[in-house]
Amino acid sequence: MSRKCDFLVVGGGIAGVSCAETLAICRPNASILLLTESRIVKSVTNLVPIARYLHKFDVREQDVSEMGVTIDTLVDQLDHINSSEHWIRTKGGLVIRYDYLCLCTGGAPKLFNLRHEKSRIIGIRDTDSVLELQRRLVAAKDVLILGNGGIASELAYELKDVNVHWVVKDSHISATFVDPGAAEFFQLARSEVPEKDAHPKTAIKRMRYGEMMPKEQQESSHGAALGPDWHRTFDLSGAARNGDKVLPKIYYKSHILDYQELPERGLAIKLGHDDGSSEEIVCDFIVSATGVQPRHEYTSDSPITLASDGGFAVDEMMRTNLPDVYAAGDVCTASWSPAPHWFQMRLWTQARQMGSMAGRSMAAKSEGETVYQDFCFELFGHVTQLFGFPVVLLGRFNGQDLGRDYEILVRCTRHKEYIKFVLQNGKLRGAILIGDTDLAETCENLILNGINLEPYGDDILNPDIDIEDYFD
Ligand SMILES: Cc1cc2nc3c(=O)[nH]c(=O)nc-3n(C[C@H](O)[C@H](O)[C@H](O)COP(=O)(O)OP(=O)(O)OC[C@H]3O[C@@H](n4cnc5c(N)ncnc54)[C@H](O)[C@@H]3O)c2cc1C
Ligand SMILES: NC(=O)C1=CN([C@@H]2O[C@H](COP(=O)(O)OP(=O)(O)OC[C@H]3O[C@@H](n4cnc5c(N)ncnc54)[C@H](OP(=O)(O)O)[C@@H]3O)[C@@H](O)[C@H]2O)C=CC1
Repeated sequence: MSRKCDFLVVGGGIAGVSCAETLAICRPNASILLLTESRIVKSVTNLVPIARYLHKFDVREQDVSEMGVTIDTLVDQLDHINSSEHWIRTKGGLVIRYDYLCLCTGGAPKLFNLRHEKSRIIGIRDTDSVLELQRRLVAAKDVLILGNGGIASELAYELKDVNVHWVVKDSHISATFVDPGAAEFFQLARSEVPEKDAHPKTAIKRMRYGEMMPKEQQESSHGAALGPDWHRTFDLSGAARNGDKVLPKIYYKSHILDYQELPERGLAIKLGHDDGSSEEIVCDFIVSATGVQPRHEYTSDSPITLASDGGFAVDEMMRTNLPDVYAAGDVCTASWSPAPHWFQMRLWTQARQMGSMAGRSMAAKSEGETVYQDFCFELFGHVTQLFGFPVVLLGRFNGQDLGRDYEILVRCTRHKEYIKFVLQNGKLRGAILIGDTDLAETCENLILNGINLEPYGDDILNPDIDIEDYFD
């Protein structure tokens, strides 16, 4: 059995749906087929600009049948690609001929394990994995979270009625997103209840590179899924019935040395600490929030070039090395020389941008036109929530790849805001904005225009000076 389409998009996550929707706009009379293994597809809703290039949005899960008339859909799994003859075969045995193909098959949790029994280690990726987490929490009293990124930070904040043991390699929490100062801000906000009508002091501090990162931290670089608010739709309570919220016990600069099954009780876990000491804890199970790896469980007639992280290498037009085969989202790896203020992070934000770029690129190619890379790839921008605070990350917000010759300027008001500017040769290279700072658009402009801020000194973050007026 076979069928033909002009554009075939594989994957019903944000990247695939954004790609298909962009194609439907650019080529309304073309035949567009979205092939996805799961009936649930994800699309972007309530897209709200919060600066010139920065958006906040919600993600809607819907049944594939609700995708609208301009996009055909098929629930099946991609099994094999014949790129030279332009057809694919699904696991269900269907052959689909295409003119242009975009692979948006996402990622899978990169699970920690010591080649032991894995039954008590879970990863979080999609709704099924959260339901599995929920199921295990019902009878759990102690959970170990391994990892120090987005998922670990969200779980450490959301899990309740269970003792959370949070094991991180770093010397501060949420290291993939924030620096030690912001981590401290989050922890104070969680451990202290601000006194009624308190007026916490605002502090401004400038530090050179060496002052702000603990020595051992300096070298390490950081770098159909769920996404914002995934944890709000599920009851993530354990069986400990602690009543009030117990803060996670955090094990800094630590790692799992070994673990073994305890009949009836779970796991005896041996933790190693960077200072050479070790300790043992007992937990019901481990959540391995240890990153994501590109997912492509299908074959092709010619090899698709992979980047070092296992993602499909794509150029700035989202093309792979195979003719008329594109890729977008977590499954791909940006392999063009990036703009100075942009780098890849596997986020919804970038899955949407890449999916839309691939759609525009395929549509243009099909009509012999030329398009240029979207401006969003000029500047890294991400809007999220961490520990109950709105967070905006811009440019090289943690000094990524800036070597050592940069300094930071921080303005902090407890329980209210934490603003960090990353400055190199007097120019703004990145920013972390926690709280309702209204500085996102100003920071975008400062980063992109490369204005020399030295003449303004620390006044640039003086709360009594509205810097938006300075630079409007
Ligand atoms: C728990 C969690 C929380 C997150 N929170 C945030 C957040 O707050 N903000 C943020 O920006 N990002 C967040 N992310 C990251 C974000 O979810 C991903 O970066 C983004 O969803 C990737 O989108 P994608 O379309 O590339 O991949 P996916 O969403 O993984 O979609 C891939 C799709 O391809 C389908 N598929 C796979 N293989 C095949 C095949 N062989 N045949 C057919 N179909 C196939 C899958 O079923 C799925 O529908 C989170 C991720 C996780 C796991
Ligand atoms: N609010 C948001 O924007 C959210 C975004 N996400 C995104 O979803 C994806 C998946 O999230 P997540 O799994 O948290 O991935 P992240 O990349 O955010 O974090 C992975 C963490 O695990 C650490 N790690 C990796 N391997 C090990 C190991 N063997 N032992 C101990 N620690 C390890 C990493 O350290 P190191 O970096 O040093 O390797 C890092 O701290 C990411 O792209 C993330 O950005 C997820 C949740 C929320």
